[in-house]
Amino acid sequence: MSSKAEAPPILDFSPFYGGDEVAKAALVDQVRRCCLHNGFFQIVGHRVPQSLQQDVLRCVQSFFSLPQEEKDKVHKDNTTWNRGYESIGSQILEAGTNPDLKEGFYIGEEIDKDHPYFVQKKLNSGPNQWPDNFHDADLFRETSQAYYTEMHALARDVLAVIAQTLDLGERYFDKFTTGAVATLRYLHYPPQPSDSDEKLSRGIGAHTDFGSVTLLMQGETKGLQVWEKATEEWLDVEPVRGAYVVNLGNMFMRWSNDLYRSNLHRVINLTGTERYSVPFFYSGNPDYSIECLPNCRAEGAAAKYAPITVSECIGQSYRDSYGKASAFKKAVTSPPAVPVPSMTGAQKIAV
Ligand SMILES: O=C(O)CCC(=O)C(=O)O
Ligand SMILES: [Fe+2]
Repeated sequence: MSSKAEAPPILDFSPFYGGDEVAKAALVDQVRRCCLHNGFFQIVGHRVPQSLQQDVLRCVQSFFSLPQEEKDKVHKDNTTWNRGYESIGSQILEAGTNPDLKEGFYIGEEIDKDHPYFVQKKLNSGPNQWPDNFHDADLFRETSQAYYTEMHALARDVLAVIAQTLDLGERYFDKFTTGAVATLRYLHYPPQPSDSDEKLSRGIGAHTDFGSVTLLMQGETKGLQVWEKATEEWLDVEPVRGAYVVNLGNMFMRWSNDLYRSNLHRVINLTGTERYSVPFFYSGNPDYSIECLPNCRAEGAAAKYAPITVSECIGQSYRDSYGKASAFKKAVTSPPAVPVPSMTGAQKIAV
């Protein structure tokens, strides 16, 4: 038997929706093992229609093919709540590398400016920006919104299984998921030049995600890698049509008192073709207090971390990662005065 580490296993999620208790328990066991190992697994057999997934991927491609000036009209810098387009090089996720070679588009709950979350400046909450000068504009908005709603449902189902891995009831996370904030992100990674510096060029630098769970749909082009600590190697996560790569974020790791893992991953696109992917970051109710979950510490032991709200926990991580890229840009565009920042501490910063 080969000792080579394996990429995150592909689990059949359908028992969650069925009545076979043995199959359900087996799914819970598999998920528990993955959460303890590196917090990564893949699922098929969920309820998101493949036709909707394919429609989304088509929308993503047509959006990124728009002329730069059209994308810039919906730039996320027009908002302070992280909605809209982000240009290539806006983020640095790995210490000491160049800004990430990806462009993105952020979508969230469709809320107006009189919504309490916007008025109270809750985590990434406010109206979306939609491109309008675009023959597919209506289709883009409607498909994105339908998919966003589906992803909320899937995230709740995944959390229901994760609750059971900790011997908690299926509905344990209901308060956390009520009024939850989440972000859908469309990503485009142009092919990296084959002579690009291996040490400096990343589609997305090695990072861990910020929130509770991430549900990632990959297009057809490979490039995602997950760090395997035990063997110190990067494992390729080949795209599987229809599947989601699920991973826990830093907030969940903290919530579980570090019992469950939020693991490093990155993207390097050396395929020579465009890569598209669609992560969905599930943050949770912004006011919910993250305090050590039951069954995550030895009896009598103190929790490692103080309580923190979802909003505080995730908001800070966003500010850090975007702040680093703008510091980098200032440094490289005004060479004599400012040295290139060392980025110390960026390694574990996430999305
Ligand atoms: O594009 C991918 O496959 C991964 C994206 C990712 O890790 C992120 O956006 O946090
Ligand atoms: Fe990520």
